[in-house]
Amino acid sequence: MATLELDTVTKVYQESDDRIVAVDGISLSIDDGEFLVVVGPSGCGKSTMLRMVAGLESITDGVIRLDGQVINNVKSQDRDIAMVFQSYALYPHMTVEGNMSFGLEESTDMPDSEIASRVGDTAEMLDIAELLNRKPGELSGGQQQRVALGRAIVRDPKVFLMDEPLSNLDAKLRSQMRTELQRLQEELGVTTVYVTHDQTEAMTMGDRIAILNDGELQQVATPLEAYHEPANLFVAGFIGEPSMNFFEMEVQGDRLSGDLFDYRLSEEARETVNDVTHVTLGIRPEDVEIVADGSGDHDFNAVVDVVEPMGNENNVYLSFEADGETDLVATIDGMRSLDAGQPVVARLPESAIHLFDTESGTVLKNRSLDGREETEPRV
Ligand SMILES: Nc1ncnc2c1ncn2[C@@H]1O[C@H](COP(=O)(O)OP(=O)(O)OP(=O)(O)O)[C@@H](O)[C@H]1O
Repeated sequence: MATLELDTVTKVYQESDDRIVAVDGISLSIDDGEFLVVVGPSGCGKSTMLRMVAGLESITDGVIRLDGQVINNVKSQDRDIAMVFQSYALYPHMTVEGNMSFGLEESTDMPDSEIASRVGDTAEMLDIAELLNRKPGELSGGQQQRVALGRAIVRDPKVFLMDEPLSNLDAKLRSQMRTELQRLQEELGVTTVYVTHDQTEAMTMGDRIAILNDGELQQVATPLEAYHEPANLFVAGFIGEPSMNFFEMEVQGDRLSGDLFDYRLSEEARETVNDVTHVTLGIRPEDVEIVADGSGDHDFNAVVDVVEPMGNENNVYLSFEADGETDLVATIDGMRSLDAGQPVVARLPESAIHLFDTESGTVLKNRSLDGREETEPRV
């Protein structure tokens, strides 16, 4: 049983005259047994946050609690937290067995027989039992990764912290290990915080995801919520591939006026905008409809620039001004054929658009869900 709580946790690095706020007042609760993925662009503070939880980095401000107990000043080795790094950090001169048992031998008075049995069971679980006498240099990257995981698992910790543990593996192995890690985590039921910069990994692995930017927490939500109901412009643009289309518009009564098109709002949508003067209209590529003709309030003439076949689907790059500069990306059924240069009508249904306050980035209106919870996010 372990819950982990971060309460307005801040980390400031002072580099001579430079004050770097790496983590800026993050508050977050991770439930017992939960798999939380922390995601965000490079340098947003993910590793620093994890290292503070692990006790490898001091906390400038705020409180971290494990099962309700403040652990700010508890030494790393006494926190009952195991960390798995991207670099694996295995001891090259020790065998796999030595690497897996070392931590237990050093920090507990567990009898050797118990250690050996734990290592044996964990090795079985990870399918590395035949490798116990090898040294890390004699293992593939994937096998080394399993040993690093094994070393964390044998400790039977309250919490696993994982910092981009799969990023050194090739794409195929990475996707295989993702599934395996999820299965293991579920089986073991250990509270896990997993850091990655890869939004696909976040969307496919986490019970919930915490999205960070510039040291600040942007949103904590299930992957589907983050995709369909982003809290702000940053989350909307970060999650999803191809990413959401954005248009900056000026509010003029019930009309949004933009460089490329004007968009008329219903009374209901207009109310969400309230007294904001500049909004950003967002629409996911799969929500853009391409129709042969149409002249409704939300239909716009466009020309196909490029069609990118993706298998089941095609990404269609469209230009409103026929100047070859892509203004809008649409994802359509892969069986449907469209040609470069073809004039079409792009329909942006009001139920599917998101509106954000351009200045603050905060969401004003998300797409209506009407069954969208069931659809697979494109990531
Ligand atoms: N020891 C340090 N001294 C000074 N600044 C640091 C130190 N460690 C990290 N930083 C800065 O703090 C910020 C957050 O870094 P951090 O490594 O936590 O980001 P990250 O999200 O994990 O990035 P990445 O995905 O690239 O690993 C960055 O601006 C980084 O330059």
